[in-house]
Amino acid sequence: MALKCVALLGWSHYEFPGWNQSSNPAPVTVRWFSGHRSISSSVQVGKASATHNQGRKFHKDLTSLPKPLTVADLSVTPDDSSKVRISFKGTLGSYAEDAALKAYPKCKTVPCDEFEDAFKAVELWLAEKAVLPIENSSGGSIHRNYDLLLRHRLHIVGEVQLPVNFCLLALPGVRMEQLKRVLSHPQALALSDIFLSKLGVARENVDDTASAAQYVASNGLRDAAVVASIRAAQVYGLNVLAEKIQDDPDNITRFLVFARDPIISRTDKPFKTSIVFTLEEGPGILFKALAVFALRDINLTKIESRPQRKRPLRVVDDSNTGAAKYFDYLFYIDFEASMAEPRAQNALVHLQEFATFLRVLGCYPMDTTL
Ligand SMILES: O=C(O)C(=O)C[C@]1(C(=O)O)C=C[C@@H](O)C=C1
Repeated sequence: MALKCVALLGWSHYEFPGWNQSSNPAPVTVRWFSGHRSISSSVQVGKASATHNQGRKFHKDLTSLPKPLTVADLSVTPDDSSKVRISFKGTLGSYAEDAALKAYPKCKTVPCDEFEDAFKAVELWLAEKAVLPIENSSGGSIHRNYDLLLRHRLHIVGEVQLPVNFCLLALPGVRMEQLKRVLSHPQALALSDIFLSKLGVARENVDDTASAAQYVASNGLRDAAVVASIRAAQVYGLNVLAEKIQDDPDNITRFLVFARDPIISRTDKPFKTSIVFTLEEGPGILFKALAVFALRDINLTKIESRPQRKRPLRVVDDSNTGAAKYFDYLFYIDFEASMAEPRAQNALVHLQEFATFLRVLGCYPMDTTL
């Protein structure tokens, strides 16, 4: 219970002590930020100082003085994205790297072998953020990343919706009729099924789309093509034989951005919150848990359940029918509200009445661009 409260309190509203003006102001320390230097000085604000300054001319243009920091200054803006290192699973030219560049156009990308390594890179301060795919509009959820979310104590600080256009790439001069096989990430091959079936060549799975492009280019394979992005074609010097070969022309992958610290929830733009919880067994318990959002007009955008690995089966004694076995689940929910809003805070306090475990995974701005 104590742990539950701490988790929720961490997301209650933020206040900045000392920012309210009172009628009888006490001396305050003003800290002026000037580049990397900060100048501290104690000044008396109010009537007394005004009298003291009467008839005195200021030598400085007061409008040029630095302004106090506001909440808006404290969140990451595109301007400081050049300093940000972003880890992702894959090779240069993969879609995950495209997602990182969409969120932080000037960032330094850090390729990793596995999803787990991308998380660890942030935990070990080798990167500031990690970008990982969580679901695809045609292929569904990427369950591995739902499971990894809980094993690491990183926070979700953003989402990226990336339109994924698959292309058929081959070495310069290679024609479609010469192809005997096509290499790519299993999801890219599966989502381009109609085109590849017509092509009628063997399919080979590779870790990510860009490493398939690298493999074909570095080995000079003239009987093979890859399914990858236009950027992968540029990086590895391949030709684009066909564009937009995916079955669904509006194929989108949603990526999540993870960081060591949460960001400050705001209400001046659309925010989403992601949570995970477990429930007691009982009739209509999931219905009751979901009702805490419906009652407050909070829209749910995603619900996912995953087996609870440490306790996958629950045995219930029932004198009439003998021992029954139930699966235990973790429920992941994304809802459209910021944790700075009382209705979201109240919904989670209400949810705690049914939940045996509850964690806020992150509260972050919604990606409304495509
Ligand atoms: O292989 C890549 O390029 C990736 O970024 C990985 C990945 C995925 O894991 O689903 C991302 C988007 C595409 O749908 C295909 C593959």
